[in-house]
Amino acid sequence: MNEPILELEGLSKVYPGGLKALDNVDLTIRKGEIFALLGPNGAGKTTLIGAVCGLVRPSEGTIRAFGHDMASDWRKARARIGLVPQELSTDMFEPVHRAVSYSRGLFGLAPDPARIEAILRSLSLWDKKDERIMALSGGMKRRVLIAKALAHEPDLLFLDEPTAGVDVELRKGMWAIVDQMRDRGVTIILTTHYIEEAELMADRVGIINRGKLLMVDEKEAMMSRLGRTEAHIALANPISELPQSLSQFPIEIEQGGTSLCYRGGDGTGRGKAEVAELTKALIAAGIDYTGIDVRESSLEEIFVSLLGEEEAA
Ligand SMILES: Nc1ncnc2c1ncn2[C@@H]1O[C@H](COP(=O)(O)OP(=O)(O)OP(=O)(O)O)[C@@H](O)[C@H]1O
Repeated sequence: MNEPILELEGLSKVYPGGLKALDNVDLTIRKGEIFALLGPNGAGKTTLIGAVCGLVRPSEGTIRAFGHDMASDWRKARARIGLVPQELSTDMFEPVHRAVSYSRGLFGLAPDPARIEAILRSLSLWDKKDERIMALSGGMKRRVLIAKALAHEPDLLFLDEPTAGVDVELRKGMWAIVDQMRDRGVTIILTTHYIEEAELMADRVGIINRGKLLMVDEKEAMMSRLGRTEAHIALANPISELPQSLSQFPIEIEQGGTSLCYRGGDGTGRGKAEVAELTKALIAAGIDYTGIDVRESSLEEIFVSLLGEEEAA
């Protein structure tokens, strides 16, 4: 297993006014992984990023990045962390090229025109290098933010909702950029509202709500642990009751006996395998079928049900 490059322990943040935006968060991120932090609006995602990037002062807990304690020794670690914030707040009057080059200097790195050119080209911004940022489209502004974050060659990159409000084309472009960075060995933490994005990109997923990290797991493990399988089996001939030999399966007759519905696999990840066993048992019981439609719950459904459970608790 790769070495940890970011370790949060007991991290809490109470904003003036009393709002607890982070509540005792423990999290370890390892080199090279892509971690998605999923949570609804106001869950604490941006606060967590801000704390690691030195923009938000934690109320309690410790942050170690690349072995440096962020409270006492943040400069060394900060130089290796890139942040793509949700919105562009400065530099609006600057030309693209200068803003991106300046970002490098901010972290004390020597100018490297070839690298800046490569970054701008990879983000299709080279043609726009002399334009003022304010004159660019929303999608291009977002790419400028990425270019700025990449300019100082970070080993750990935060992407705070990289694709919120961007069109499908640009979203795909963004995923391609994340892939390229993954190939270069950059560790990435992204926050997102788009669960499909986490499902597509991340190795591990953390679910955060009201400042609490409710669950962290490998994406696959989370889906099989919390997911469920639903299968609809269209029968060749209607039936009115189930034979005893099928009693161990979580199935029900539906649509006037013309179809069977299987709902199971909760917490076992064995849903699909059980559906396969069911089909054999159907044949053995002399029940013929004409089609099977199997679906597994998405991360989205898992997320909604987890947050629902928390509300009810
Ligand atoms: N500077 C601040 N002062 C007071 N409260 C704040 C401050 N910044 C954030 N908050 C509050 O802290 C909570 C967490 O906010 P945060 O921005 O971290 O959430 P988020 O998960 O990033 O949300 P979003 O997805 O909407 O960006 C929210 O209730 C927010 O209103």
